[in-house]
Amino acid sequence: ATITPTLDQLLTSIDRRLDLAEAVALHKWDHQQPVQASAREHQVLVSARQAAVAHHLDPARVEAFFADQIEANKLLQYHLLDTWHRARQAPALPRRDLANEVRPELDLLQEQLLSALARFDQTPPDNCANHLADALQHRAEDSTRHLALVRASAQLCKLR
Ligand SMILES: C=C(O[C@@H]1C=C(C(=O)O)C=C[C@H]1O)C(=O)O
Repeated sequence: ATITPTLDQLLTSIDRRLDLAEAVALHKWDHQQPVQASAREHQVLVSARQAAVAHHLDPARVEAFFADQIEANKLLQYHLLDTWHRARQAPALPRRDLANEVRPELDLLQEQLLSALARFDQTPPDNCANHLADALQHRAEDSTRHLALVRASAQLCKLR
């Protein structure tokens, strides 16, 4: 399949956001917090919508895109927590505080994601769904990450 640089850059940013799901899940494991944090999700979506205009993007497009990023992130968190419950322990990784470290890092990725989404939307590939499926297969390190990437990119090819 041909390489689509704008799609690849967008998937790199999507991957970076998904990479943070493990630190989030570890914090929630340690502090017995639920995966679902609805107030925070609302903040993420409001912030993304507000930033849409500066990127010449439709706020509804941006909200739908970030809702998919959130769903994919939760999917990974639920999967990790299930794995750790089965093992009766979480991995001995350095812990990062959710509110003070990980969420600010998630917030920083917003700009990168919006820039990449704007570039992608300017020149969407023909046969977008086919290109996307090939790119996802190429990129995913394992079946879990593949599933999360599929969820995160669910509406990418749904261009107006
Ligand atoms: C990442 C988190 O977990 C969930 C996913 C969110 C996200 O992807 O932005 C936001 C809130 C939570 O429902 C979090 O709590 O910060």
